[in-house]
Amino acid sequence: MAESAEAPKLVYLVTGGCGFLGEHVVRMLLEQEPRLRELRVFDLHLSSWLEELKTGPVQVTPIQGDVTQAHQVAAAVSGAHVVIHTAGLVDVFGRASPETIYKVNVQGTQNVIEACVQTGTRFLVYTSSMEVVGPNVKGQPFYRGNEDTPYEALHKHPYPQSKAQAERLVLQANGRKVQGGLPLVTCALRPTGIYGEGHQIMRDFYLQGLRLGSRLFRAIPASVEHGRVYVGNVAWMHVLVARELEPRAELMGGQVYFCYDKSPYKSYEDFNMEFLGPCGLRLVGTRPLLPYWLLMLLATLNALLQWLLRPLLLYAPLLNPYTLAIANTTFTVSTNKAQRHFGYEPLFSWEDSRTRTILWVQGSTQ
Ligand SMILES: NC(=O)c1ccc[n+]([C@@H]2O[C@H](COP(=O)([O-])OP(=O)(O)OC[C@H]3O[C@@H](n4cnc5c(N)ncnc54)[C@H](O)[C@@H]3O)[C@@H](O)[C@H]2O)c1
Ligand SMILES: C[C@@H](CO)CCC[C@@H](C)[C@H]1CC[C@H]2[C@@H]3[C@H](O)C=C4C[C@@H](O)CC[C@]4(C)[C@H]3CC[C@]12C
Repeated sequence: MAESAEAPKLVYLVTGGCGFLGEHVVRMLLEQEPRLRELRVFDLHLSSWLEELKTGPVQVTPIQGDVTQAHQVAAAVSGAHVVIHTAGLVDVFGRASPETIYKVNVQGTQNVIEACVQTGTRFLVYTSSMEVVGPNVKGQPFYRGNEDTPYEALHKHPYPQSKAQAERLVLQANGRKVQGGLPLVTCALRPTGIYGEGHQIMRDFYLQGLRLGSRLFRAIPASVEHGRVYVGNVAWMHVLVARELEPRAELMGGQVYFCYDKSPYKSYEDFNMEFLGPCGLRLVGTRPLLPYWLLMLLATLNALLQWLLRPLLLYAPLLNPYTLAIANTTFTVSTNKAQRHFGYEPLFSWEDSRTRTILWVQGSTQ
């Protein structure tokens, strides 16, 4: 990947490139990576917006495929210089079985690693998650911690378990010899809760607020901090890591980086109100309207209903014991590791991130 003034020659592959984060990574690469010749976008479901990207100077190649199918992954990876693996099953609501979550997140990641090794691709960037660390099952707070902060990463839920296992696989693969004899260089990015254009849960809260007479009711104490990061900055971190992995392989190989920016530290609900407020909603209550034990009872009832109804229909509300526990446990990061290791500075200020998100929420329901 040596720097050159010649014609662009790099081939990148983005798995999950049609997802919420994946779309931003794809667009950011096209804007910010001048050395790109071809961009392969691999996803289970290809989006129609890919068509509009085909007219630009970079060859955009949509590949409909499944990361659980090793041969499909190997075919997509073959000849790529860099793989950005964002594909994953993001499910904390009980929509998919634990087996399916494991298959996509863990087996899918193993397939990506093996494909790199077999085909000689040397640089792999993995989208991990804050959830590989916490909140843990003990509900211990992680207050403005960094990549080296001691914390017991104990999980029972299949999503964080699968992300943690996949991250381990990626980091252990650093240094493995790929086809041709050179070492694989890997690293993992751990976003906190991502927000921005395309964030469906934000949209769901907006629609719920509209249905409730332009109100939402506070359920989480304002003092519980929940880490959030703007999708454009997460995408920018992926682009920078992909670019710097070769020249800084010694330093960055096998490393993890939290994704961060200047988004303020707030509770999950107060943070959402930064966008939903200007869209006309208000958050009722300075304290949770229902006590925690009652919310936990409702969340447990939801889980029970989900189980009972499963043979008939999929009942997967936002509130369940796991999501309540995450929202109720402080988890925020404060670090500059990405800045020290590869010169990351957020591309979007908090004001920009906020404005872009508000405009998206306003436009998303019309
Ligand atoms: N959304 C967040 O707040 C957040 C926070 C931290 C980490 N992450 C991680 O970021 C990544 C992207 O998350 P997202 O929020 O954009 O989710 P998303 O569901 O919007 O995107 C995931 C994409 O992966 C694709 N995909 C799923 N299964 C696949 C398979 N078997 N084969 C190929 N493609 C498949 C989906 O079609 C989708 O386009 C995930 O790995 C997730 O764990 C997300
Ligand atoms: C109790 C409700 C009252 O309003 C609020 C429930 C909110 C939850 C649905 C969300 C609270 C925290 C979110 C998660 C967090 O931001 C980090 C995540 C990591 C990422 O890898 C996947 C998404 C998520 C698990 C995210 C999902 C939604 C929440 C649980």
